[in-house]
Amino acid sequence: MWSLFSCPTCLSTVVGFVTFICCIGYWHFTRTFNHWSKRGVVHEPPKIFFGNIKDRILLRKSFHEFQKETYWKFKGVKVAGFYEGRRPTLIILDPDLLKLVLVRDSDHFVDRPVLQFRDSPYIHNMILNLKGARWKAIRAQMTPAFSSGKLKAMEPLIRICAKQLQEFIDRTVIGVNDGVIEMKDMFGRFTMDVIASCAFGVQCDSLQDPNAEFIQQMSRFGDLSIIRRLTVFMVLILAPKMSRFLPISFFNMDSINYLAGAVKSAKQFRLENTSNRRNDFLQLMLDAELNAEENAEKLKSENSDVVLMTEDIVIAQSILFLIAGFETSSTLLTFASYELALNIDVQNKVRNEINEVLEKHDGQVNYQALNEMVYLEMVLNEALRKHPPVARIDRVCTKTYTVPQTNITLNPGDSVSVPVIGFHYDPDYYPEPDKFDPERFASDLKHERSPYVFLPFGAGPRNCIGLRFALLSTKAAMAHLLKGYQILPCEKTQVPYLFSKSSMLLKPVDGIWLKIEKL
Ligand code: HEM
Repeated sequence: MWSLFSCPTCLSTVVGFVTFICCIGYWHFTRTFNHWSKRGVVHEPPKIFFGNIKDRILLRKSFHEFQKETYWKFKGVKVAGFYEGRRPTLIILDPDLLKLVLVRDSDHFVDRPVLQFRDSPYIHNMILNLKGARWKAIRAQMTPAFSSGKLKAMEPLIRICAKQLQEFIDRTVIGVNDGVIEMKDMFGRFTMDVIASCAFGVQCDSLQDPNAEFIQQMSRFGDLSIIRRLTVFMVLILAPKMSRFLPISFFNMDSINYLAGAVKSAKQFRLENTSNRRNDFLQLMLDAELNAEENAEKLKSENSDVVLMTEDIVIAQSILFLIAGFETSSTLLTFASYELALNIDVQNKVRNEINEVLEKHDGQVNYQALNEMVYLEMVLNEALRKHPPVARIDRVCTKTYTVPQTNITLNPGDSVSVPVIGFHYDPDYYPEPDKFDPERFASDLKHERSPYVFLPFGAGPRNCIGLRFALLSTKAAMAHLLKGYQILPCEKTQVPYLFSKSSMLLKPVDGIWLKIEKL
């Protein structure tokens, strides 16, 4: 019987071929590994396939813990080099330099590094993922949706949801299970109702009906099978350029399609009922779609870039608002409640402020009253400092840039990253960083620090477009909650809590369980 070992020529050909492939593979996966040493940038030696992110790829550490550790590894230098797989990334650790990259020289860093799979036009068209002139044109058309006037007009819609939150607590929490509830689930329902109502007038009733399809779909949004998750990871690390040929996605496409269907029905309803005009985000987008040609002429005459608003673009932004606002805002509410339960003195102080302000406003939690709740905003900011839903922000260099005060030159395509959570826990900026102390955000203390060491919403022209909407809706929820209830720790409250290692966002493994008592 023939065997490879009985034919020395065949054997040496096979061995030679395998060796050749291994050498090519080794060269491919390590050829970028001298990137930082050549430029004299401080960095850790990378490992083949993993670069410097082995602990993340093997899910040994959560994303947040990993970013914090990365910051501490390089603390003391202004910039450091890092490898994600074989991709070099420059980490920025100096607030003054951050101001230059994110704000002053932001025209050199317009884009985010995004993997574009061959998945859905809705995902490609989200402003989160858009690049260059296209991003700028769409962002400019969306910005008016978040003006003070628009926010003021939305506040009554938020108030309805906040009242439903109170009813939900009375009906399903107080007197049931001794008042114990998982906060993320409850606030997820509130946030979903708020965004769906304010953004496109959809009543998704997730507080009224625990099994409402909307919330079920949203909770499945990030569900990916292990195989799919691994594939995405491998493509990211080994061959990111292949992504555009692969029909896979970071997201659950059933949920995306369901949400697209909901926006289309809302749009259809608006077109058929023109007398029922709502002053919300969807209307603004629809007006831009209907007046696309006219807007294009105007933009051309102003020498601005022209991107026509199409149905796909409108739907993409609507879905993005749900996704971007849902996890982040409900996480903020969850951790603000967690800290208030563990710091009863702070809880009492913020409740006193709420009661004092409401007395001046006939007990009404309205737009003006919320603006006057200064300490409540300090509490939310301190919760965002300790528990930032997004632990890191990223940019891609789009025009050659020499990093000031260094001889490092970044070329188009090079990545830059900011370990947000590292700044938030640096005792040089926040003494006793593990302590929950809203006074850090009192105006005098706040002004003693660089604004670039507090980045829960990012910074510069590519920062979070929903920042003011997020603060308004979370303040409304907190004001309604704290005026009528006390939040307390219970047996199921974990201190400290364990981070989920599989999520990129801040997620406690077993949720955040607290007890709510009526006052
Ligand atoms: C507590 C709540 C929130 C947090 C912590 C948060 C955080 C962030 C962060 C860190 C970024 C990236 C910023 C950067 O790269 O500099 C971002 C981008 C974004 N956020 Fe938020 N966000 C929140 C709520 C919202 C809400 C409620 C909406 C929409 C209604 C929203 C919509 C967006 C969008 C569209 C972007 C992409 C902006 C662009 O690329 O131009 N976010 N957010």
